[in-house]
Amino acid sequence: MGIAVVALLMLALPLIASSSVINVGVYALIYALAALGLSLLMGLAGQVSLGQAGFFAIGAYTQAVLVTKYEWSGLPASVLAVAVTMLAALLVGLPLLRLRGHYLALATLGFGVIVTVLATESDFLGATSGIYGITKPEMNGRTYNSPTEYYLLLVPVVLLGLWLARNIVESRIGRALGAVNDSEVAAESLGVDAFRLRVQVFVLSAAYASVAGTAFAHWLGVINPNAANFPLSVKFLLMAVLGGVGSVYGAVVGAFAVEGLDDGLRRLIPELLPGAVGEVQLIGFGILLTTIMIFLPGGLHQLWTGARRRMAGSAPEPGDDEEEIHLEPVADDVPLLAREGRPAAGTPLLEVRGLTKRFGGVTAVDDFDLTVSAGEIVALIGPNGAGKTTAFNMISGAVTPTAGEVTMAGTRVEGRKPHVFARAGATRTFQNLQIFTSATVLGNVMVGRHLRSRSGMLGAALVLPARREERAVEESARELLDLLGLGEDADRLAADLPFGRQRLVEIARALALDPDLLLLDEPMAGLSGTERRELARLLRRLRAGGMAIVLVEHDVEAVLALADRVAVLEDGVRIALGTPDEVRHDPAVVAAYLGVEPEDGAAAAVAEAGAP
Ligand SMILES: Nc1ncnc2c1ncn2[C@@H]1O[C@H](COP(=O)(O)OP(=O)(O)OP(=O)(O)O)[C@@H](O)[C@H]1O
Repeated sequence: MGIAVVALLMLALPLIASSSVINVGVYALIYALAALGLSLLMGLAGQVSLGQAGFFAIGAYTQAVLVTKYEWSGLPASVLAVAVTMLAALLVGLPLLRLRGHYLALATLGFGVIVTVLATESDFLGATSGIYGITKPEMNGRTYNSPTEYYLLLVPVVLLGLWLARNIVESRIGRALGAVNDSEVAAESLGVDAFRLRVQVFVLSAAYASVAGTAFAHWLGVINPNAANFPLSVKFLLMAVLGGVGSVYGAVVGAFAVEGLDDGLRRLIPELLPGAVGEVQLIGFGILLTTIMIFLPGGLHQLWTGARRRMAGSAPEPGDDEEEIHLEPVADDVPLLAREGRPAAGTPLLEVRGLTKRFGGVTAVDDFDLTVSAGEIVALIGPNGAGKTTAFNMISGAVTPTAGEVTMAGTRVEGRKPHVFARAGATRTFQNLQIFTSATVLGNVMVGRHLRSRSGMLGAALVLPARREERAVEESARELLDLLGLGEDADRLAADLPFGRQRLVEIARALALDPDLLLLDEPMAGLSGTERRELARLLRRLRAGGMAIVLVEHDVEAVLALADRVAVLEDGVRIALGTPDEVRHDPAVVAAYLGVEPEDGAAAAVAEAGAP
């Protein structure tokens, strides 16, 4: 629908505009492709590049060389040009994408400078004069000479680019990247390999820039080092930001707006400031970019979505926030999420040996051992600062241990990324909630199905098998939400939910992975008494289904009633491990709890529970 409207608008321009305006339209279409790539990179992968013109130039130069020096025809040359640029992006992206934020922006700026210098210094590439004589494309005996013809040739290319980009944004890959932007550690814990996806988007973004570069070379007939320079990268950035980062249509609108403005400024500046040169225009762009970032950070897309929301009236009817969540009244021992292939109860799944973490002088976890088997609930308790969360972080791959080993279902996972832990069949929730705030409740849970679905970047772009898979993913996510009493909230923004419900969304999201081992960091915090009891029942049912669960919890009473075994940490050291009964009567444990503030609820619970 959106693409059809854009197509109509684009095709209307040649009917109503003069040749000089259509000429501006040609540049807008060419640059729209590069801006679209950048918008994907910024919106999906959350990375800013100041070197997009570098890839634009690699595409343009490769095309120019193939066409003028080797007499290739336009189409095969552009296929090779795009392939060369993607390879260059891969080689550049692998080291650069280990950097983040400002550092990455600076590194890509450096990349653009390197391309400019290489082009300037290379005699093969015509040094400062560049490569001349790139002819206009010819197809079926027709030469695309006039602005209108070239414009009409570019329209389907840009529409195709838009369609592919939109498919990716709405796909499993787009969803995973959105999740990485919201919380990388949570997305990784659900099996999303953030680095790999970032590299893929970086390469894709460069591919868009190189298509733009090839079209530019043919239109201008000459390509020189200016094609890689910084002002052009800024222009692409401005187009993406003005349109609204991450909005595929926004990049095209932004390209038309900036090119129109550019043309206007070019005419206006000499009249206002006689003798002024291009730098004044760059200053104008700089001021515009800053103004947009301050007053309209979401770009034109923000205006559009705001207007649409106002037209549509109120948001979807939310569930009653005050109402407690009630789960299906099913007995504790009715298995939940049991499936074939789950390790038999009692099979050791998680083996932790000698796990140690030192933060400077503080030993947060000291020589910690634990074995967890399928079909059991193990609780990890201890006073504040005992090292429970640090142990979780090391086990799940979020923090690299100073020493020790973690093996999950036969795979060594310590010091590797959380997605490795997830691939081994285990995931976790977080003490400090890591909800994907830009996604709906349903969207959050669908990310949990990442490893249970397959479509990659190409499949997503071409929509081929992806649609059916997406429907299945949505269905299973909705089933899980119903199971946790969150069905009514499915289409609400997860960030709008009250705290306790967000906790349940995290649990639903983790369960969507269908893990063999689930680590829950304070799952009861923020829940009402009834909700706690119902969650405990849910965990028992998961255990009956064969899942292993490790939970950190301050509600000691609830833990002692729920867990099969309890490990107690104090100052990073495991001071006890045994059944709730054994731990309850362990003098070291009682002392550890009574050693803290007397009003501490946990201490009182153990003391009370341990009292003869
Ligand atoms: N990134 C860090 N840098 C320095 N010290 C840290 C870091 N993370 C944790 N610590 C320290 O390690 C110790 C254990 O902290 P941790 O958060 O693992 O305890 P906890 O048992 O989960 O506590 P709580 O129950 O309060 O969440 C504390 O002394 C804490 O200050």
